Amino acid sequence: MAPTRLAVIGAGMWGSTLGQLAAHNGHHVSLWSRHGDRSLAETVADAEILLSAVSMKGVRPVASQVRDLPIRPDAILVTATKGLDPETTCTPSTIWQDAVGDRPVVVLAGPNLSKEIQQGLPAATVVASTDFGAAERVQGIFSSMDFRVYTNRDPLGVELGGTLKNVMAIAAGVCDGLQLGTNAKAALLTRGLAEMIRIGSDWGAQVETFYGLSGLGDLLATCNSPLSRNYQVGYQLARDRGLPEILADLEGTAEGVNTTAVLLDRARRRDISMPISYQVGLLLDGSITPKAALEALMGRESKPE
Ligand SMILES: NC(=O)C1=CN([C@@H]2O[C@H](COP(=O)(O)OP(=O)(O)OC[C@H]3O[C@@H](n4cnc5c(N)ncnc54)[C@H](OP(=O)(O)O)[C@@H]3O)[C@@H](O)[C@H]2O)C=CC1
Ligand SMILES: O=C(CO)COP(=O)(O)O
Repeated sequence: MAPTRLAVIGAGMWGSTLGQLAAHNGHHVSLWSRHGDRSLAETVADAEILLSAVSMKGVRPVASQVRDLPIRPDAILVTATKGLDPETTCTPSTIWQDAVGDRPVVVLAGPNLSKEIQQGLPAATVVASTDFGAAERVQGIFSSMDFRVYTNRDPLGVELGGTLKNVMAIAAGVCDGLQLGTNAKAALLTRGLAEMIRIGSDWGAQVETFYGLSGLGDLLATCNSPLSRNYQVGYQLARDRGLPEILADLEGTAEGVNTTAVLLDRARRRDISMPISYQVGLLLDGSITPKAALEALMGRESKPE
């Protein structure tokens, strides 16, 4: 494959890791951070691929800057952020599509704990777009013997899988922090996936996407790894640490903290039952203890599976 020019927007843990994967495959990678020397305009000017890995709070401000910059008419925008916009509850790809007009937008998501990928451990991911040619181009850029990339035609489903599992990862951390055992964890993840599918299908995503790498795959990785920041938030809440203290010590962003409130807002307006996410919301705003959240979930009215 001919070398491609990539602009990676956001030099945090995930942006740097994705930049390294592409550079390792011989592509020309230019990394932009708001603290760096190179301007965003210079970084994106001749890029064939613009890859955004800024955390959710940066997506709207950065996308609105990119909208006003000259970029190639054939550029492809790749979004790797896992979050929801607090203003509109929309996913990052919606904001990016607005900013780049009719250029293709590709969503990249999967079970991808960056520290494992940095160590050269094998991993797989998904690139999804309604423009399948664009997804295949991005697949070619990132694929290697250590990083297996699948294409998918359901960008919303792929994006929601990666985003909603962060809420479940907080719950999974609580489950492990309280030492509730393997049965409880399996029940939590299974019912958590049902919750993700309930709201995801209402949103317009395809149910089967949630059983793939970006849904179930990322749920398993994030809910079982102390490397996950979202899992760490839940685990430490169960160990009686306060949220501000946990977040102050956390390495990087735990998107699930903000996603939970946005998700619950949408679920309320759409009248969708999200019992696990609801308890995570109460825990995060400090109005319930981890043990009380467990009791509330176990004490719900009996119902068919
Ligand atoms: N780390 C991982 O394993 C994975 C992370 N992700 C997702 O990728 C996204 C980024 O995660 P990660 O790299 O770990 O997080 P980090 O906290 O390490 O990095 C966040 C990045 O966002 C940038 N940023 C935040 N706010 C703004 C803003 N207002 N304007 C410009 N840039 C901003 C930061 O810039 P600055 O450095 O200038 O502050 C930084 O580059 C998240 O949505 C996460 O869920 C997805 C898969 C794996
Ligand atoms: O999304 C991730 C792995 O796929 C990273 O998880 P955390 O953001 O919880 O660290």
